[in-house]
Amino acid sequence: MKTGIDAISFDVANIHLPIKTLATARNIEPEKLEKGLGLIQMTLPDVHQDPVVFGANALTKLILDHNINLNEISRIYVGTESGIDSSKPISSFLISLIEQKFGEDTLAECDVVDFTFACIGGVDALQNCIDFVKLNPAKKAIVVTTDFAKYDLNSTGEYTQGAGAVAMLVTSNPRIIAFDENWATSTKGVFDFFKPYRSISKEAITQNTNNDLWFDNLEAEIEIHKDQPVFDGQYSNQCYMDRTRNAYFSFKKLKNTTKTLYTTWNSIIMHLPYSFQGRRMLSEIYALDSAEKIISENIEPADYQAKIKEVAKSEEYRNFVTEKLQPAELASSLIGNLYTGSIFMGLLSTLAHYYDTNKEIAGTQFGFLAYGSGSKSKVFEGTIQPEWKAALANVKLFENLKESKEIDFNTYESLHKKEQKQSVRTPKNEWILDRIEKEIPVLIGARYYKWVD
Ligand SMILES: CC(C)(COP(=O)([O-])OP(=O)([O-])OC[C@H]1O[C@@H](n2cnc3c(N)ncnc32)[C@H](O)[C@@H]1OP(=O)([O-])[O-])[C@@H](O)C(=O)NCCC(=O)NCCSC(=O)C[C@@](C)(O)CC(=O)[O-]
Repeated sequence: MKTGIDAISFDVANIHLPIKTLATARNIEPEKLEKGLGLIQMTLPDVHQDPVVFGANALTKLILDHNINLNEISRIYVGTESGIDSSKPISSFLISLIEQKFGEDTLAECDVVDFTFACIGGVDALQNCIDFVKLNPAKKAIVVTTDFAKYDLNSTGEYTQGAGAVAMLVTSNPRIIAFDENWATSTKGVFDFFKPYRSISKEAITQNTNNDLWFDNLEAEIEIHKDQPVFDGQYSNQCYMDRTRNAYFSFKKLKNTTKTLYTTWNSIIMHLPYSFQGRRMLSEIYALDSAEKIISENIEPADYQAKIKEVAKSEEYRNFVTEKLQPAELASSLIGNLYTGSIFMGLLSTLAHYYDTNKEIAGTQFGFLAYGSGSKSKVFEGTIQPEWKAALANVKLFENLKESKEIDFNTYESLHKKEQKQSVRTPKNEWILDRIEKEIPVLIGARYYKWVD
């Protein structure tokens, strides 16, 4: 029996800053961001949006577009690293909103939980749901990935920001993609990117007007949690490369094959913290694998680097990128990093590209290289199913992205600093953040949401 993704939907911020505008303001060469990293624009939440809003909107679209009977849903598992509460998961917010719209107790017997492991939490949720459906073929599960990839102003992460969610229905005999048995994992505990609690003095709080700090108590030293990560960009790239390479070669071992897998894959879907990350990182695997070298082989560091550089610049590799990776990059260039949702937005971008260009891909294999900081990679593969086009008919990814509203630099900074009071876009047919109940001593308390027609 096959198991995989039967339906998919998304919700992104729908307001964006052109990368050129940011480059000019920050005195960065626009060509570096556009041609070097593949960025065109970045999205960020409007005043009424947060990760609960994105997740609830993607989930509501999934339910409405595919007439999902909620009584059939046994699990809603959320991948996120943007939790808004240390105890109450985003999935708990989602069930209350869905029941608000579709009827009380419609999800009363549904199991819900959040998975957090940086960007790979959504893949963990998916793998778990696939195993569940394999054991219970009559049951269905939903995976929601939702995040706001927010970085400090003036940091090297600033131009990779993005916000939004992807929701997927996981069933037996799925219409879009069925996953194969083998999943390879590579893990190592590192500090490449993380969001620690930080201490701040009581005096500093009274001076602080930035609402994105979360205050736990008002004793002398206060523990706060910040949305923006602590990270080391180049080291995080190295960790990404090490983990995905190890998982890729473990995957080959699991499959007991010496074939270059990327040639058997019609498309390659990688975690994309920015559009060109996949193509910049995959050249190493490409070089090692095409030279039929195995990872344990001792290669002189000097030769090794030279070989990778040579491959990355070759026409053969450029053609390979255009054919296998570029379709996944298209949406990323227009949205930015979605953390847990990035790899699934890459899948959606590829499917939508082939849908819009009327190319039949049923029966072809897609390879997945997932990464989450901290760090972990998973490599797996799946086969596109005959009904993928019918399942995708309502998604209209690129049409929707064209509707995004451009903002200017001042609006961007004021949204980032949470100084903006009015929404940039008037919400319609969607969930919004209605109010945050502020209590003393908990400065930021319960969050309330409502549906706007
Ligand atoms: C990703 C970095 C490190 C990039 O860092 P950076 O310093 O902005 O860029 P760079 O120097 O690494 O690369 C610039 C590229 O532009 C090229 N370039 C230069 N000038 C020009 C020009 N004029 N015309 C054309 N091209 C130009 C230049 O040649 C180079 O391309 P290359 O040759 O190396 O392929 C930075 O953006 C960053 O710190 N980002 C935040 C962390 C991050 O995204 N890390 C990625 C790996 S970790 C990950 O993916 C997990 C994550 C982040 O999603 C979190 C999670 O798991 O939750």
